[in-house]
Amino acid sequence: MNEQDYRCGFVAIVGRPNVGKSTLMNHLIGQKVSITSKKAQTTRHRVNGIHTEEAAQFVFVDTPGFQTFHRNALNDVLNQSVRDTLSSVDCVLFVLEAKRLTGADREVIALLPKNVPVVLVVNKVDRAKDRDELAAFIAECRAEFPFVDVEAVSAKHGHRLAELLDKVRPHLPESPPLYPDDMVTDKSVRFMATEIVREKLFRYLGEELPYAMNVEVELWEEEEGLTRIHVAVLVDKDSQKGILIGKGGEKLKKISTEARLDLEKLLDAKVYLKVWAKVKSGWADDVRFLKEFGL
Ligand SMILES: Nc1nc2c(ncn2[C@@H]2O[C@H](COP(=O)(O)OP(=O)(O)OP(=O)(O)O)[C@@H](O)[C@H]2O)c(=O)[nH]1
Repeated sequence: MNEQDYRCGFVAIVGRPNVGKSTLMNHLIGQKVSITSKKAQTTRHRVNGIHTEEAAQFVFVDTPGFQTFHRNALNDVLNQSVRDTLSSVDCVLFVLEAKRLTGADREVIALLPKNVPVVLVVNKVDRAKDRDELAAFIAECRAEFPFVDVEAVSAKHGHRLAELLDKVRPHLPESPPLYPDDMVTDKSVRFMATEIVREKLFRYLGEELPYAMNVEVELWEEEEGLTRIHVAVLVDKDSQKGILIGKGGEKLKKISTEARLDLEKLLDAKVYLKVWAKVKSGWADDVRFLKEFGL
């Protein structure tokens, strides 16, 4: 292939919380780099996922959902991050749930850039089998914004994702690949470790609590055949610490066991993992503190 014909560019995935953006990216690149959960707003960091083909490289930028509730300093940072991402990419994928166009979706539509091609991705079509209804829904969405194209997919089942890539490819600029062809993310394993622990927090704690927590690697030591990792979970209050630990330490034990198993798979090594709770009062409203974490 002629090197001049190669395409490579940045693609942002946006949408309100819980529409399936992380699931979509994980499937597009064939590996878990972004955490998913049934609860909204689990994606706090921008994660680049890379999909490389013979003639093109797609660099996906997974943005946090546009948050309309839980107003605090953290969410202001998240919302600004959505705007910044959209102004700096070659193509935007706007993700919606089939047959659900909500006020929160419209708030994200209002943020879509006018100078970057936006492809409408109607996700979760496995839940919307009626073709006529789906076509009517797509027409309703297209009336809201001048999308350059549309694809109806199921991110969870990997349905029509190749067709989606076909629609994005022409919008990538001609450029040599930016990353080696076997690289799927530019995030470090340390970062991936914190994402894995966060995913377990969302799985085992109530609806609200994990939003008030952050996760930090305090120790990472590689010995022969064993990686020793200490992770602190920062919480706002003593009461939250109690909930995290659970009766007789049961909950924290479950979280750390599951996280350890995932980490062993990721690192392909035996892992000793210690997860502990640390109280940092009012951290979610302290922007200076957030900046220390690179947020
Ligand atoms: N039925 C069905 N469920 C899906 C599909 N794609 C994603 N989901 C589910 O939708 C939920 C939310 O998915 P995520 O990928 O975490 O959503 P997100 O948009 O990244 O969420 P935030 O990080 O909160 O912005 C999860 O329970 C997924 O399993 C799909 O194609 N069909």
